[in-house]
Amino acid sequence: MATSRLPAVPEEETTILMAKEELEALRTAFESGDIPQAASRLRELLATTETTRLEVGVTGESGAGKSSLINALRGVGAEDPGAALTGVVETTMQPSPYPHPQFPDVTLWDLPGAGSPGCSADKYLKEVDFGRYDFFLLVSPRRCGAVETRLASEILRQGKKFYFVRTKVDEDLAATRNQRPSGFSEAAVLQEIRDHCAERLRAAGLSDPRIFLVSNLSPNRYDFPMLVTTWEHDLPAHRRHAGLLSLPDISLEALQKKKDMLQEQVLKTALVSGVIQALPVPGLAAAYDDALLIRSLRGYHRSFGLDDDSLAKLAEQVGKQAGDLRSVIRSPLANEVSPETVLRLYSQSSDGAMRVARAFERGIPVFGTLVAGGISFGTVYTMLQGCLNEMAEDAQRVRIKALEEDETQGEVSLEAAGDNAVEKRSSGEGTSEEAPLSTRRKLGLLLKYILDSWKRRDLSEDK
Ligand SMILES: Nc1nc2c(ncn2[C@@H]2O[C@H](COP(=O)(O)OP(=O)(O)OP(=O)(O)O)[C@@H](O)[C@H]2O)c(=O)[nH]1
Repeated sequence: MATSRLPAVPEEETTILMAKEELEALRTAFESGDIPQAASRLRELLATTETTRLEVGVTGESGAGKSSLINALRGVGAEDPGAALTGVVETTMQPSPYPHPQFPDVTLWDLPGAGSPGCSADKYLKEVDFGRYDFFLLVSPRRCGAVETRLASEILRQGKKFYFVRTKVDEDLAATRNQRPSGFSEAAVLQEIRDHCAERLRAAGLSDPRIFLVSNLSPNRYDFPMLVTTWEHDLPAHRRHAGLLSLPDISLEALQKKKDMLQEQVLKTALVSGVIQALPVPGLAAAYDDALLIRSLRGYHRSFGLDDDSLAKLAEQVGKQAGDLRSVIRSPLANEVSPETVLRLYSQSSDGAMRVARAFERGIPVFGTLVAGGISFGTVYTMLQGCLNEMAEDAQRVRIKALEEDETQGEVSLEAAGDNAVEKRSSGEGTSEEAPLSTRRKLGLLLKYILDSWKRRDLSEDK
């Protein structure tokens, strides 16, 4: 095994990527020369970020739009497999968990409707085991009434937080426009709703209520994007980590944040690799780091939606072939994350290319081979960092590719297969703001939003 020096981590980088306490704990472990302790501390850190659970209770009256909100937050349509059941009659009878399809440690709990006749508030709170959730989305479709204020008080009593999500604002706007067409102002109606909710929540004891006015049918409009970013911003660091992974990439900012967060993981993984090399335990490096590297890379892959399942789903939603989307992927690792690909990548870039390649032919485990070739913390860091950058760029290309057809063929391509005759074409007749949208149309709008963000960013970078 190659002798390894303790990894030299640039001060500036660690300060940005790791919490101060984490950094201090690591420093102490390194400086004391207690390598096994440092290794165990690092493994702990890695495990924390990988397994942090986030249990989010989505509560409110029956029919409030809880299931629809969960679907929108997960980026799935009501008819997609695994979607929360939605409907005009009561559909949720038991708390139903909806783990994110790629990050099962984040769970959105669809709770039964509160305030049903014959079910007192106390009985409801007990039945749904209200105390077990970390955070709440309190959903209300009309006004903030007695049920909502009761639930808000209970959450506050538990010292927890919630966001008040006022759903179906599309219906309010449509109704007001019909009733008062001449003096109709969307902004004024939304402000009226917001003020009313704030007043009721303050009366319930909440000094600074966080209120989001949304339509679950238009997740790129009203306060929906802000709900996503505010949630991510407010959660404590480890919760934020889990929460962020679960959110759909509805903007460039979200993609960038995901990349930043994974960068933190890159540093930790590289540190663990570096420390493990220093441990005088034969075989440990090969056994542990093979799995660690491959798992990390597969994690990035899934996070950016580059795995086969995600590509197939996106392709289906935009009416394209998965192969078309895959064709814009350039990173060799984005197509296949296997020990062989990792090793091939290394053998192309490292000094000991021949030695590594020969070891590969003899079937020696990847990391053991690399250690034998004298790789350093820096090599692992640079390699993972490079892969991460490439995958983020691939994710961007895939999304642009998915949208391209929309731009060249017009919105018809998205709407032609749409399932809702109420949708309006983009012929100038209305903007389909308030019309119910098909899954394809929603996705089209979402993709357009992403592309616009990228274009804006490119323009500002060109300046
Ligand atoms: N226009 C409009 N309709 C919505 C919105 N959110 C939900 N709906 C519709 O409202 C109905 C009830 O929505 P659900 O999501 O099933 O409501 P829920 O709170 O989960 O209901 P239960 O599970 O029965 O407690 C469905 O027909 C949805 O399509 C919205 O923001 N705007």
